[in-house]
Amino acid sequence: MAADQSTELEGFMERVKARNPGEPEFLQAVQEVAADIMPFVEANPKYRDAKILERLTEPDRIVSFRVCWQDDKGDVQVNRGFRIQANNAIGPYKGGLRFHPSVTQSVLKFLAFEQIFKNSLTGLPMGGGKGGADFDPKGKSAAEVMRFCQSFMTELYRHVGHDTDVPAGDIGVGGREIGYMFGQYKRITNNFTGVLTGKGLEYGGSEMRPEATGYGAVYFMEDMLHTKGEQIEGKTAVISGSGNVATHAAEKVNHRGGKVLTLSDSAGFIYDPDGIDLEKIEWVKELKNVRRGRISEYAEHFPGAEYHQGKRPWGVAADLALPCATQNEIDLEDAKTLLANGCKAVAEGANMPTSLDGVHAFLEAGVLFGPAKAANAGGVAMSGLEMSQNSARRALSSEELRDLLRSIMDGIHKRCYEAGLQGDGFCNYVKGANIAGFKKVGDAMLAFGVV
Ligand SMILES: NC(=O)C1=CN([C@@H]2O[C@H](COP(=O)(O)OP(=O)(O)OC[C@H]3O[C@@H](n4cnc5c(N)ncnc54)[C@H](OP(=O)(O)O)[C@@H]3O)[C@@H](O)[C@H]2O)C=CC1
Ligand SMILES: O=C(O)CCC(=O)C(=O)O
Repeated sequence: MAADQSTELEGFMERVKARNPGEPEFLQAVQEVAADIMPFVEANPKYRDAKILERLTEPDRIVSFRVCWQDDKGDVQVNRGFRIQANNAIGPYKGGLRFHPSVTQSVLKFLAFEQIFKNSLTGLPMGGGKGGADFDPKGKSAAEVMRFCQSFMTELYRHVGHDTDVPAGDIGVGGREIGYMFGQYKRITNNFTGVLTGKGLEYGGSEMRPEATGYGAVYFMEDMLHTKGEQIEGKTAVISGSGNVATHAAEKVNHRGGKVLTLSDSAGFIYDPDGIDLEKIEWVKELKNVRRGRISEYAEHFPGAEYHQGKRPWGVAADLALPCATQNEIDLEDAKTLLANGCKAVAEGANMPTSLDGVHAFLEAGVLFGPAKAANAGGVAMSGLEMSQNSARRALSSEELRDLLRSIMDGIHKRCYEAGLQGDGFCNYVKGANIAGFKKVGDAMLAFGVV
């Protein structure tokens, strides 16, 4: 970046910092996007003059609300709920709900900001939003989770709608929680519409939605490898997380003939040198979705596997890395370790799992690096297809949806590749995703004038 562009970026970030104090995750996400977009905006003054980037860093609306509920002992509990409606230039706000004790306004603002560009990249008409609460579903009974979800929706329902804002799942929000929230929405409004995605198949959900994010991340990884004449078959992979995204990414790596060595949760990781095959993945899904247990139990159940308490899996040598747990789970040291151990490609299943300096280390090393807003867009793309199926009152088959997911991921890869390819032949997918995602939203905003 030229010196005057770097000063421009610093000035821009100073203004964003001053307006968003104490929001490190949001600032990190903006910094990553702005570094790529500022030179593009300077070269295309119509975006600069209309202050498109500045406008994108200011959400359309932030809704924050109290969520009261009673636990099984009858004690009153109070949580804080949010919905960040970041931008609806190209379609209704769209993005998940996260229930986790680490949820803050900053975390949800970063996720909603990223969602604008991700949703644009899918090619589907969806704006960006995100929401959630600092509620911890871990250790809660199903009845407590239901009461929380009902209370949460009792406020959220007035801010969402199938043409306004369509939430879905994220960390701590899966099929069970979506069911409780959809039931409450329907009860309050007496409307049966596609107001949420990730629903059960019996009441308007889409085949392939549970699989879509993890499968999509592996498709993106595969597309990146193909540009180098390589494939997943015969390669080893380290994966973090053991939830929706991680287990389906692990499944697809197996389908492609790769060997998955690790999975993790917030307490530690397991390393299975024999490989985590499809049967073992089914066991993990049952552990996490039904028994709601800890990944440490894997090492007790499968001989030969090791459990590493309090550690992340990035020290295990592998060809491929798929971070699928949470933000900032790969720092600079982890990135250096992965590189030193010969990692060839990284596809981010989680949102912003790599710190800024970690991203720079991967790019400088010239490895294939698929950023979250491109690599994990399969989930929201399938949600977009769930919205269309709901509007049309029809259901597509899993085969049709699998083909659509594959072609959407190929389209995302192509857009990022074309915008990110450098003169030296290296593709900077981070830059490619930022520019391709920005352009469509920016052009729509220009069409609306100053609003
Ligand atoms: N679900 C989807 O369709 C999409 C999800 N994503 C992103 O993928 C990531 C995972 O989401 P998803 O699989 O749906 O969520 P789940 O709740 O199904 O699983 C989350 C996994 O990450 C682990 N985890 C959560 N917080 C931490 C932490 N602070 N440190 C280490 N591990 C942690 C959890 O462990 P534990 O059980 O101990 O909490 C669990 O194994 C998130 O970044 C999410 O935003 C992105 C696009 C779509
Ligand atoms: O399917 C959706 O709307 C949610 C997807 C999401 O939250 C994400 O892409 O991070």
